[in-house]
Amino acid sequence: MPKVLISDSMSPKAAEIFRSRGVEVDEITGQTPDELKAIIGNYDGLAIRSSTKVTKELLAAATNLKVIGRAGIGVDNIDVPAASAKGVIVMNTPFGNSITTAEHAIAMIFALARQLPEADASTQAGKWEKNRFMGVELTAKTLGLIGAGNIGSIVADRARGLRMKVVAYDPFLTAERAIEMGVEKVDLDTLLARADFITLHTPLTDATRGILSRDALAKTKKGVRIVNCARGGLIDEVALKEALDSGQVAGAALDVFAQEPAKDNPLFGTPNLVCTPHLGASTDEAQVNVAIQVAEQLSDFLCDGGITNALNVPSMSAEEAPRLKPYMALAEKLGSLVGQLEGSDITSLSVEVEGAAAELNQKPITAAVLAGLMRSYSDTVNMVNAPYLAKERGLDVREVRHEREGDYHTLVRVTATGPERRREVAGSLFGDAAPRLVEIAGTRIETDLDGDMIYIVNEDTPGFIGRLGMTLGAAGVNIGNFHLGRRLADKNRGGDAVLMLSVDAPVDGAVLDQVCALEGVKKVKALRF
Ligand SMILES: NC(=O)C1=CN([C@@H]2O[C@H](COP(=O)(O)OP(=O)(O)OC[C@H]3O[C@@H](n4cnc5c(N)ncnc54)[C@H](O)[C@@H]3O)[C@@H](O)[C@H]2O)C=CC1
Ligand SMILES: O=C(O)C(=O)COP(=O)(O)O
Repeated sequence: MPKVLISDSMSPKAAEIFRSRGVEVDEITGQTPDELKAIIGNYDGLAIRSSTKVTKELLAAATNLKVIGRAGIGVDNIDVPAASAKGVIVMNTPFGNSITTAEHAIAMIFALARQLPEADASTQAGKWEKNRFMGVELTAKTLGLIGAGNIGSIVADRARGLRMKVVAYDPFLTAERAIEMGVEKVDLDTLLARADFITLHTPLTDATRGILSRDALAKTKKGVRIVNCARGGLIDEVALKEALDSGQVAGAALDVFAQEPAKDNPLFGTPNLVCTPHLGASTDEAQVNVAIQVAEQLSDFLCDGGITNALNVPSMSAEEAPRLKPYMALAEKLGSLVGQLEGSDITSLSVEVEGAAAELNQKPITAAVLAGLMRSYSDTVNMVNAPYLAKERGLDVREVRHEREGDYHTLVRVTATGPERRREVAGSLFGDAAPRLVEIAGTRIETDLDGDMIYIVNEDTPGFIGRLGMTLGAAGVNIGNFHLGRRLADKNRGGDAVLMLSVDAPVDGAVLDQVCALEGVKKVKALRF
């Protein structure tokens, strides 16, 4: 039974779903990094929010971990490259809390416009300072949206409902999408110069870190109000404090901070500052949404192999997974065969799918070929880290899809090219389920790739099979299955033949040398699947 750890506070719905899907679940929150490191090795899955930091060190201790599910959107608390390198899938729930977070941003805009927190504190202190709290109207003001993705576009929609004009800076926003959203696409400097309110909705990346830098703040319209419900690192906090003190920025509302939990932030105590403790996603509705989604996604993967909303591996729905599963087994065996025959001496790889296979999502098939290929020289590779490791090694990977059927109703062909040689193998599924090799070294052959095998290329001359049988028999090697084919180019007469033998146990090097010494043998290789 797969085992999942929930290490951040999460709606009880998550644990309910895990249990109903047959996944064992522990909920242990508030642990130190060392405490978490001590137990993480027991789990196949980890469900988190933003508090748990999934570092390289934690991943090193996560010896059984296969999947991390982020019940929320931002994954900047997860070392995704390290997870990928380790073959751990990272998933998030990209839509479950977006409305809630957008509403928090709108609430922050109102809080700034009418100084609600300060007015509340003053009123409850019995001061009745009616003249102190003069606000600004939102109607006809310009809202500058930095980041126009899921949350940004909801904020834009709500702001337009409030009759604000919305200008957006997002390098990935197309002109068509901007029109659809009813926003004006502008560059960052134009946004800074024109916005009465600025709201941030980008992920924290190297490109967005410090996007509201000292320089950027200096370019804003005097009296601008700034809202950040995205990530703390997007604003230079020291520069923001100075801008608030000087009046360049009339108010700032922050839900997120460079250092969290934020207990001692340089901004605290500054007038016209509204702060919330990373509450953007904290509504009953959003927390139920993300808990259900993360538990279903992790269960789908751990129980059925379905992959949804993964950031480091191609997605594969729980419905697709059963159809893809035998193809992935075939792909992995073909990759393994090529890897065992050619070693790491491969510079480019092409994965072709033909017939029924061409109707499927090809990415997982390619990832499985890569995993099989690299497993012949790395123990820790799987279909998550294989594409990543292939890229790191500079392996050029090509995917080709042929919709027409060839001789087989479904076919996966793998061609690996190295500096000296080209290796092509193809496989099909018998009965849509059983992986079979159907072509190797230009030779039609039909065999399972299973257990211990010997691959032999020899000159096709009379008496060879007898001599081979004698040699193996004398060495006590029992042949389970024997598959023989002749090169397609030499179909009718002598030339090269290919033999694939299944044997009951691994064959030692001395026996392989004897086979190699037989007359006419050109290549011998022990294989294991
Ligand atoms: N305060 C909270 O509790 C919550 C915070 N968030 C934060 O909000 C962020 C945004 O979430 P979504 O809208 O769902 O993400 P999204 O991926 O749908 O949208 C992000 C947008 O940022 C844009 N972008 C990327 N690089 C940019 C750059 N250099 N300059 C300008 N725009 C850039 C992208 O093109 C994309 O349109 C998340 O990454 C997360 O950090 C999300 C949920 C809750
Ligand atoms: O979804 C996100 O990106 C958030 O920032 C929400 O964080 P949380 O799950 O509330 O700790």
